[in-house]
Amino acid sequence: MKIIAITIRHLKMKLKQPFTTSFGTFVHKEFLLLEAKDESGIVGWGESVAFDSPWYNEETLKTTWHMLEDFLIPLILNKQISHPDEVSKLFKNIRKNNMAKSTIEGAVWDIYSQITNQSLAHALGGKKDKIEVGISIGIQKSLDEQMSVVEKAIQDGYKRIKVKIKPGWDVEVIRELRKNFPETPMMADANSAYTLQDAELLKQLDEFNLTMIEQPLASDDIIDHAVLQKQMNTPICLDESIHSVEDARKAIELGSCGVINIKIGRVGGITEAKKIHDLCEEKGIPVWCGGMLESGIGRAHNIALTTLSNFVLPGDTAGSNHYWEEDIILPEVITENGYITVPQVSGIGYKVNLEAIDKYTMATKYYHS
Ligand SMILES: O=C(O)CCC(=O)C1=CC=C[C@@H](O)[C@@H]1C(=O)O
Ligand SMILES: [Mg+2]
Repeated sequence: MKIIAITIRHLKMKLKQPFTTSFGTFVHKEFLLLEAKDESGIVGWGESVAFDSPWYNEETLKTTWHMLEDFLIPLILNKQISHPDEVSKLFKNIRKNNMAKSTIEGAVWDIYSQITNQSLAHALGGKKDKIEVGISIGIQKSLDEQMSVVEKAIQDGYKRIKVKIKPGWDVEVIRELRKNFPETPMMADANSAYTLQDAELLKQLDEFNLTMIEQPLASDDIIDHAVLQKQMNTPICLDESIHSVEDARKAIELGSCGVINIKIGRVGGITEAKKIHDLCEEKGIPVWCGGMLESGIGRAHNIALTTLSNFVLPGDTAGSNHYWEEDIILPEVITENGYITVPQVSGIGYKVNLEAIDKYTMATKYYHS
């Protein structure tokens, strides 16, 4: 295949409810969509998961657009590509900027699976026809509200509940949740809000039989996490700290985690995500697919990735109606009793709803050779 044209769109969609983490609150999601066309007219879609502010990591919507326009698009336009694994090779001289890279790579995987007439899940080697779904619940205004939002999610059938914690909103909240929902698989995500000095406090979480605690310490750390993991029974799950299969190898060797959350954008694309998956499988480290409040396009890629065998824990891949009044794919992603049925049609498995996309688009730019 040869990519001959790329369109970038900047979208802004209102979340159904604000999402609060230890680093801030999202009311809207602003993001880039990338539409790539090959020489035979086949179109593939990718979504940039970078936020409009550098809260979660250093990339933003504007830095990803700059990287795409000035570096990555020129490297890919008109290049002969026989397999999407080659995209990361084309980008090898560009350091980091993983979310920008994965935006194009996702579209190439979509085109590749259409050309080879298979679903993206099948093209990746995935075998599941349905996947287990968890939900990530933001910090609420009061303990009562937190309890009722979690209760509703349990009633909706989600297979695991993840709640966000931060200093001042941690042990007592989890204690209360456990008291009310003793059997529910539950985990806490700190988004790097603590340091090793908080070890005594974090160790109190061992009491509550959490499936894991996600990214308690600094976003660039694997050393202190190894120290903390030795003191805690609850498995630590790394999110922000893992950008590549090399990071994963080092973290596993150090004993920094018992679980890894794989996010396609954070690791630079599906090819790298698969490598991390394979390494973790070999080392006996379970993985799950993280979410970045994606629209249906990014979510479709996440669903396909989750069909790989070592995604043994439910991911943050809740259905469209959890996030949006109206998603930009057809049909929307539906979660039923905690499962999503994996689409079998070729490509990402969902039709892109151009009418909806137009409604949310704030800017568009077209690139061709
Ligand atoms: O439902 C989702 O898409 C997952 C939401 C979620 O937990 C996250 C989204 C964005 C940034 C982070 O706060 C975060 C995470 O750390 O996993
Ligand atoms: Mg996280």
